[in-house]
Amino acid sequence: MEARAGANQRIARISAHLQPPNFQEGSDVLLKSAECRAKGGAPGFKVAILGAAGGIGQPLSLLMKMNPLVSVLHLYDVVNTPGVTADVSHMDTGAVVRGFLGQQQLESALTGMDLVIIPAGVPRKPGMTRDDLFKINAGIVRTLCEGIAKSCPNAIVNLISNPVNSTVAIAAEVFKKAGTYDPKRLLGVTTLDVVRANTFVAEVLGVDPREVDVPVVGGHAGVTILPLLSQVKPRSSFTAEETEYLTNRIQNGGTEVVEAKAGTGSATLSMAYAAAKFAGACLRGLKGEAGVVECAFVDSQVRLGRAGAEEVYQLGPLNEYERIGLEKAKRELAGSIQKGVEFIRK
Ligand SMILES: NC(=O)c1ccc[n+]([C@@H]2O[C@H](COP(=O)([O-])OP(=O)(O)OC[C@H]3O[C@@H](n4cnc5c(N)ncnc54)[C@H](O)[C@@H]3O)[C@@H](O)[C@H]2O)c1
Ligand SMILES: O=C(O)C[C@H](O)C(=O)O
Repeated sequence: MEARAGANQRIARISAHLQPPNFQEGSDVLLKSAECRAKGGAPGFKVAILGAAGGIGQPLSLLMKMNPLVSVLHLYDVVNTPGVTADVSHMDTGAVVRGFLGQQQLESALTGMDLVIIPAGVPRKPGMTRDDLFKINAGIVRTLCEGIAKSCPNAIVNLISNPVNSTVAIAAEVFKKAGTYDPKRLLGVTTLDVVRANTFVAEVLGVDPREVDVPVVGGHAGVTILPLLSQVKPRSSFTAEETEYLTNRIQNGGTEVVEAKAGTGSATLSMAYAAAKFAGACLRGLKGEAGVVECAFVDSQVRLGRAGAEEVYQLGPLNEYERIGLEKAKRELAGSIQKGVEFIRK
C-alpha cells in the first residue's frame, strides 16, 4: 500500500467469487469434543479471532458463534482462551469452537482459515490518540500477520487493531514481504464509524437507525473519518449546524466512549457488533451472495476481480464541506500509512 493509494475511496464490494469453504482439520486443539464434532460439522466457513479473550474479542466470539455461516470458530489469544472457549462452546449453535493459547499455537489456530478477524492489541485511555497505540500494536499486528502469511495466506483479513490507519499498511507490508499480498483480502474495519453515523443521523432525523444508511469513507481516526452526509439514504438534507454537529460527533465517537469508560478501555460492545456485522458481510460475499456492499479501509489499488473485494466504489458527488474534509483526511492518512510502511521496511 502506497501512501498515495490508501487515501481515496473506501467502499468495497465483497466478492461473490472467493474460495469456497474448506473443511480441512486443524491440529493441536484444546477441546477434544469439538474435534470430534468438527468431523461431522455443518458446512460453512472457518473463522479465527485473534485477541479473542479481550474486551472486543469475547463478545465478538459470542456473535460469530451465532453466525450460521460459521462452521468452525478458532479463538486465539496470549491469555485466557481456555475459559472463553469453554464458555462460548456451550452455546447451542452450529459452529464448533476451538481455543488456542500463546504464540506456539498460532499456526494451528490459523491453518485452514477462510476469515481471520484481528482485535488483538491495547486500547486507548483518556488523553491518548489512536496513534499513541502504534508502538505496542504495530509489533502485535506484524507477528499475527506473519502467522497468517505462513498458515492461511488466502484468508480474508479483517483488521480492527488501532491505529487502523497504520496497522493496515503494516499488514500489507508483511504480506508483500512474504509474497502473499492481495489487496482484495485485506480490509481495515471501519464499520463502527458507519454504525455510529447511522445512529446519530437517525437521532437527528427522528427515525429508526435501521432505516438509515450513511456512507463513511477515509480512515479510522479524527478527521480521516469522513461521513458523506450528502449521500445519506433515505435522501435527507441537513442544516450547516446539523452537518457540523454530526461530522464532529461521528469523528469523535471513539473518544466519547474512551472518556465515558474513564480509563477502563475503549468501545468493545458496539465494536463487537460492528465487527460481527462486517465479518458477516464478508462471509455472505464468500458464499456468493450478490450485492454485498460495506465501507472499509482498503488499498485503493483494488480493481474488479474474481477473488476478493471485487470493486472499489467511487466516492460519488461530494459537496464543498465534504471536499474540504476529504483533503484534510488524505493529508493525515498519507502520514499514517507511511508510518506503517516504514515500520516494516526499516
Ligand atoms: N477498528 C475499530 O473501530 C476499533 C474499535 C474499538 C477498538 N479498536 C482497537 O481494538 C484493539 C483491542 O481493543 P480491546 O478493547 O478488545 O482491548 P483489550 O485489551 O480488552 O483486548 C485485547 C486482547 O488482545 C490480546 N493480545 C495482546 N497481544 C496479543 C498477541 N500478540 N496475540 C494475540 N492476542 C493478543 C490481549 O491478551 C487481549 O485479550 C485496540 O487496539 C483498540 O484500539 C478498534
Ligand atoms: O476510539 C478508540 O480508541 C477505539 C475505536 O477506534 C473507536 O472508534 O471506538
